[in-house]
Amino acid sequence: MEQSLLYPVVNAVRTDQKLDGLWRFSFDAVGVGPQEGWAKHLPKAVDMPVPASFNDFFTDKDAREYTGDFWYEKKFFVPADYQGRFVGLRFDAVTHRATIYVDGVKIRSHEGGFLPFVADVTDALHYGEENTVVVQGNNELSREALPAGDTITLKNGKKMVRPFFDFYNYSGINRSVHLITLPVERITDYTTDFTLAGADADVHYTVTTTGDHDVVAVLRDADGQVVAENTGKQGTLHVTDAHLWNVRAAYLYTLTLRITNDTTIVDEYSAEIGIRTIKIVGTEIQVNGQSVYLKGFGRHEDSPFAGRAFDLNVEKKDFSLMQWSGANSFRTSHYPYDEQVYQMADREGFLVIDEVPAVGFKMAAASFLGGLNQSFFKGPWIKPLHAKHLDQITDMIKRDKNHPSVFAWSLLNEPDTVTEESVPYFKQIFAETKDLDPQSRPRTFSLSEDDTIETSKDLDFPDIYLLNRYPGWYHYAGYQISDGEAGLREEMDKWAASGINKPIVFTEFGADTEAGLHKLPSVMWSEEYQVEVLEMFSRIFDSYPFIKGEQVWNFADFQTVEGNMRVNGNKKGIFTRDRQPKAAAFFYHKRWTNIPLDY
Ligand SMILES: CCCN1C[C@@H](O)[C@H](O)[C@@H](C(=O)O)C1
Repeated sequence: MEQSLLYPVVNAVRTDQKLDGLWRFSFDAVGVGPQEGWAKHLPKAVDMPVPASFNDFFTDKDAREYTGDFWYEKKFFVPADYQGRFVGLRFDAVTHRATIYVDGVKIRSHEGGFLPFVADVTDALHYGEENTVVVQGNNELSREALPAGDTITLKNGKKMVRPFFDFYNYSGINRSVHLITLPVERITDYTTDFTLAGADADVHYTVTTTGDHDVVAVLRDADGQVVAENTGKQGTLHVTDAHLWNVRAAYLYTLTLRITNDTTIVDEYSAEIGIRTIKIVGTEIQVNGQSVYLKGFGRHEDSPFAGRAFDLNVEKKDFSLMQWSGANSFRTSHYPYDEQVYQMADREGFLVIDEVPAVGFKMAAASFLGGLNQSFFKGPWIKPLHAKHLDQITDMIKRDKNHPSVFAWSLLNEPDTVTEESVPYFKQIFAETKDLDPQSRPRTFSLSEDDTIETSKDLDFPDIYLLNRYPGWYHYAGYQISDGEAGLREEMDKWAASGINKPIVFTEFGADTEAGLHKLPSVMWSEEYQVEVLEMFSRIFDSYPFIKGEQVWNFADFQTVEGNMRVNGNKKGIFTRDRQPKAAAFFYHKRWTNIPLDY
């Protein structure tokens, strides 16, 4: 668990210099790096952009599919006047694990390819000189790490991953690297929670610091006017006539936290916050006491050239297309996204289901790739896996807890929930994560087709049911789609008869579609057929009042492993990988722009 995951800011007492750009890069297939001194300097290397996945820059398959250790190196100058401050290297994400060295000195390691970590380099740097940072990365998969999979060794000695998940194992320094300096006595975390009272609101806050000086909290409105302030490391800021943050009607205040020593500012941290409440009331998802219906997408951080890297240009385009489609939400399938995504969602008033990469916790997925057929939760890998799973949930909530856009935490995607062995695992993880979120937002996980109201042993745990269903594609497809609709209606009738009093959100449904393929009458893979499948789901969503959301799979075509069920990736996108609309995009533009928020 990280001490501080505050997003870097620049002000009178904090600095943030991005080290993005070209780094030196080398594979280490035989693992000689450590003993050959690569921690100090890479003997031979190629230029590699950061942030970026390294995979798609290569033209030879050994390099693109490379599995094992890889090394990055960057020289950076450290001004003399940084001495006496906390100096850190913040990696927004290195996939899947990393060890950090400065001038040959090992600083720390980190496990988890989709969450940030800070290497404290304060005592390792040479101030007033050029320094060298080296990153030893590794992208192997295993059943005791997130996301789950296997790493095999081919007869030619080369390693290869076998993911238990359907997205390409893009690897590298996928997000920005920051050289940050902070005051020694500093703010390391803060929490916010809200209560509404008529037109007014109370902002309950706590602040964690490294010292004993008190904290002043100041809240400003969007015009920069102070609306409330309070002294104390915890307290309440009362806002008269509060302007609430609402779905697709965002309003952001700025919370400024300041440590003062008489007249001097010791540390200061400001962030945008949205005053809103999230509650599950029966089968309703309520924002500020109003029921909302989710319209949107399962997504991936995925684009040509840089793979899984965060690209602000792609993100801006994606939000523009989501707004055009009439969407109001998305799930960060199947891993926490770059912090800037949540900042954009805060500003655009989107609701986000924030998901950890607990994907592939189902041997069926492995068998889909030729794995074993046993209960995933019975394996010897469960104990080490649980520790990493809890660590990554903890850091995801610590990092994202103050975003108004985040309304639910997805703790797993499609785990095995039909075996008795799954129950103790779920019981433990839900108990351990119960109090991590000061706002007590809903915790959930997605249920696959195998995990129904009749077969799942773990239905007591989630606060919302997320259903992934594929009639019309993986079964009852083509001309048989009418049986698929009948079958799903039967399942929904059983949910209705069960008396289960929680909302259902469909977080996956769809059909692979080759853009530009047209057929009358339709056939599978044609744009016309994708629309027919989505029309079928829409009829069902419109038939059951406890269905409170539809997030189609997927926003855009995305890269996966190669296989006889993938045509250069997954083609269930409503948009192509280069973000051009298929017929389904116009279907949703029409459907969602005519569905009211409280549908
Ligand atoms: C196996 C069903 C789960 N779902 C997971 C998602 O990551 C995949 O991309 C999607 C699909 O097969 O399109 C299926």
